[in-house]
Amino acid sequence: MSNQTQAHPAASIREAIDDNVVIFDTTLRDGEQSPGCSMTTPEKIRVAETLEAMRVDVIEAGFPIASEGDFEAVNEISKRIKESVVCGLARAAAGDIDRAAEALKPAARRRIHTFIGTSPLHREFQLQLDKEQVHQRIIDSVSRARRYTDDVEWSGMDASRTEHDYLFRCVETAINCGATTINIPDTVGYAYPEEFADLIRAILNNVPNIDKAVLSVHCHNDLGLATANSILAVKAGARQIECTINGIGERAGNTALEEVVMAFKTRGDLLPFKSRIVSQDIMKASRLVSAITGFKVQPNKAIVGANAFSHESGIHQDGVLKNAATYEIMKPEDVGLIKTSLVMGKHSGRHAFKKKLEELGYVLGDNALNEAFIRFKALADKKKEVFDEDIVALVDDEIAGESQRIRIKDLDIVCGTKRRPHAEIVLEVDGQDHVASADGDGPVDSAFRCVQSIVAHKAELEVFTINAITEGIDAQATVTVRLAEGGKSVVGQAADTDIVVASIKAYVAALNKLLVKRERTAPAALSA
Ligand SMILES: CC(=O)SCCNC(=O)CCNC(=O)[C@H](O)C(C)(C)COP(=O)(O)OP(=O)(O)OC[C@H]1O[C@@H](n2cnc3c(N)ncnc32)[C@H](O)[C@@H]1OP(=O)(O)O
Ligand SMILES: CC(C)C(=O)C(=O)O
Repeated sequence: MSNQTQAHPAASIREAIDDNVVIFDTTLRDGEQSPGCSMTTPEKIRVAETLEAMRVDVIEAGFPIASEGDFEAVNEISKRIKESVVCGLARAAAGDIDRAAEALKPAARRRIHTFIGTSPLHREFQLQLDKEQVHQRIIDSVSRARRYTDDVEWSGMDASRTEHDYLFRCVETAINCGATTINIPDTVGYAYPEEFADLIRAILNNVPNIDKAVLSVHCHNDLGLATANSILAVKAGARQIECTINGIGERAGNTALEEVVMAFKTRGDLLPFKSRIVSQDIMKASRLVSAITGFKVQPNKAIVGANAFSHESGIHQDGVLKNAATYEIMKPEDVGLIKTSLVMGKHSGRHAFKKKLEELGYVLGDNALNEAFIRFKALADKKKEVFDEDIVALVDDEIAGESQRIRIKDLDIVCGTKRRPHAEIVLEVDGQDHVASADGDGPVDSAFRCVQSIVAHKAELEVFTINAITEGIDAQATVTVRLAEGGKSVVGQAADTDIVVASIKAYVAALNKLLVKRERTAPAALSA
């Protein structure tokens, strides 16, 4: 067994620690334990590189004994990560520790994290070992891990439900055997913030050699208290938080990295603690982890949810436009968002509507604004969310007025599983009827081809979306079509219970607006 010693990061962290909190990210280990969250090695490498760039202190890259894939991931991450400590998990078992050491060998800074259940439930039912036997396993495992690295973390699994005297003894032993980080997990998310803080204080007051280690916490979110427990633990003297991006992890998940980092940043008045995390990278990391795991972030999730910096209510939007601090405690830029998003809906007011129009390039006079606002409210009553396209269409309608040079007179579409979709259309263009027929890849495509053969144009179809205004199989569908030609774009919208009919109507509506725009810039005859 080789004895790989290295400059000990925990020691330097401890010296410089004061009010600095070590951020230990376990997205790739505990996070991956969320059912359905498994990641491949290349995906784990991408996450690890993102964590390193955001200056995570310790990256728990996996549990090398668990599988060949986990071993490979820890090993590959160890080869690539230079700035963060790379950590591998191991049970209190020689094979686990040796495997973790092997996987971590290439790491510039490596940590072995070994753990064992200390609570009566875990001792008696899972491990079927008594107190003395568990204690002996701590001696064996921490001593073995120290043969490979100076940076050893020991965790008492289910520490929050362990008899205090026994936990103090286990912690003291782990430190005597060379553990430099002592982690106190609330494995089942049972702890209550004040109680958990008391436990941390009790450890600091009752373990004689505790000054030789960094005290860490690892909280689960079963009662939604993981962040609160972690923060109160830090107030009580812990200086490492174990956490994950988006709070993913076993069952209800772990403490969310973004929550503790932003809590320290936002409430420095009460929480004078710092992390090294580049908070501007938070959204990037959140989106990456969500995309890789397929775990969507709930819209109202603190810090990284889609609504965390969005405002829909008129009064809030008005306040934010006048001074963002009225309804925002953090700056969106601080978590890597470009700006606050104004979500337009039925609760929005005139100020926000005007601002949105300006963002979309429209400056309307008071009357036009009022009229557009009334129509916007009517639409918002029918739709859950009014998108930018809806607003563009609404204002363009106003601009295009009654101009309808193209009208649909008849539409006949045949489609099914046995034949290629076919459409026949009669369009009235400037008072004259034109007939066209065409096959297409689908009913909408065949009808669009008919229209284009009558109204020749080179406009590009930039957007084609279908939304349901009402629910059920008789739902009214709104189709939005955006066409772009020579730097100008127009949006046509139409609603119908038949999606194909709504699509053709929207397409023709967009073409009518395009003709108005063409005439305004260079009056020309319609090529039909
Ligand atoms: C709280 C936590 O998050 S702990 C980490 C949980 N993560 C995981 O379990 C994911 C990876 N796990 C695995 O791939 C597998 O469970 C392995 C490879 C670790 C073990 O697989 P197996 O050998 O098939 O055992 P299995 O998972 O069925 O049972 C766990 C065994 O480990 C023992 N064990 C559990 N924790 C520890 C520990 N910290 N130290 C020593 N032994 C332990 C159990 O008592 C049980 O032993 P037994 O077989 O003698 O009854
Ligand atoms: C291995 C330990 C730290 C753990 O994940 C837990 O107890 O939840």
